[in-house]
Amino acid sequence: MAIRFRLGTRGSPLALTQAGMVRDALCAAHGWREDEVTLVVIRTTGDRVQDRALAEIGGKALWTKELDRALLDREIDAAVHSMKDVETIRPPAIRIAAMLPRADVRDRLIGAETIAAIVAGGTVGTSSPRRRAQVLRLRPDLNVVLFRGNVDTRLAKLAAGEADATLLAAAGLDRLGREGIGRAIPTDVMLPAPAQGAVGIEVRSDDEGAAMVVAAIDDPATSACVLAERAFLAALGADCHSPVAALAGLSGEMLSLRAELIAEDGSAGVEGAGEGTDGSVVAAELAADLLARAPDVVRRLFQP
Ligand SMILES: NCc1[nH]cc(CCC(=O)O)c1CC(=O)O
Repeated sequence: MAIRFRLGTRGSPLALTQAGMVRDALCAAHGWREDEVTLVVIRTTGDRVQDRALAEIGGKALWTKELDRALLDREIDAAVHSMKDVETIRPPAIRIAAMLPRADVRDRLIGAETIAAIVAGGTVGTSSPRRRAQVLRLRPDLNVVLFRGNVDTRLAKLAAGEADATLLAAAGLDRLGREGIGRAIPTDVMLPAPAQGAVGIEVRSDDEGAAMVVAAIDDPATSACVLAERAFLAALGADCHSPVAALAGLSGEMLSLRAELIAEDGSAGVEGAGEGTDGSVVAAELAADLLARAPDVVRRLFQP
């Protein structure tokens, strides 16, 4: 039996599930047997450090640095990522070559029916600056406490009473077989993180063969939307630790983008929307529009 393709992945249950989805899609597209694609598990800084807010660890690329190295050292042919966790600016030697069809983009609330229904003065556990800012914007009376770890760890913390409620991406819960958990929050109440719900595959920029292999499983609409959301982050000089929400949609040729910037304490925010046929132009224009209208406490978070 020959190995045709080596896929690098993190070792969390969600990462392994997503890498398995990519393997299945590759096998279906190319008529390969399952054992012809091998999953290579790579431990990242983000997996090792569980006790601090990720923003505090310092340095970037918490989820990608070790996978990038394995890719550049030719230990793997492609790396599978939750696009939400991939740095805004990628090294020139690596490129995003495909994305699977996007899953449910929404966040789910666990522990209460709605954000409005969380007990007065209650506690919400999250490690996401965006979720923290959005929750405090809607409910300044709530306390937000740090919740880290994988999906199961966070659900265990909630069950242990460390918070009244928590927020998790529907995509992750669904992929882990937890479809029944929590209530989806409509995107007009809480806009998701840029790239939420999308699984991406990266290859070395000089590896045309690998790029062609994975291009066969690309969902062009997902790629167009997620690349526009990432262009919006780039135009702000922002990353996955920034209190930024953005969601693109595609209708024929027309790409629409909605976005929100929020002060980290939820005391202020600015939102807006734009549309056009070139996602990177839509993203740059919306970023400029929001920065121009943002209150000072919000604008100073960004250095475009
Ligand atoms: N930052 C962690 C992370 N990265 C991707 C997902 C879920 C899957 C996805 O959004 O594609 C999660 C967990 C969560 O936010 O609940």
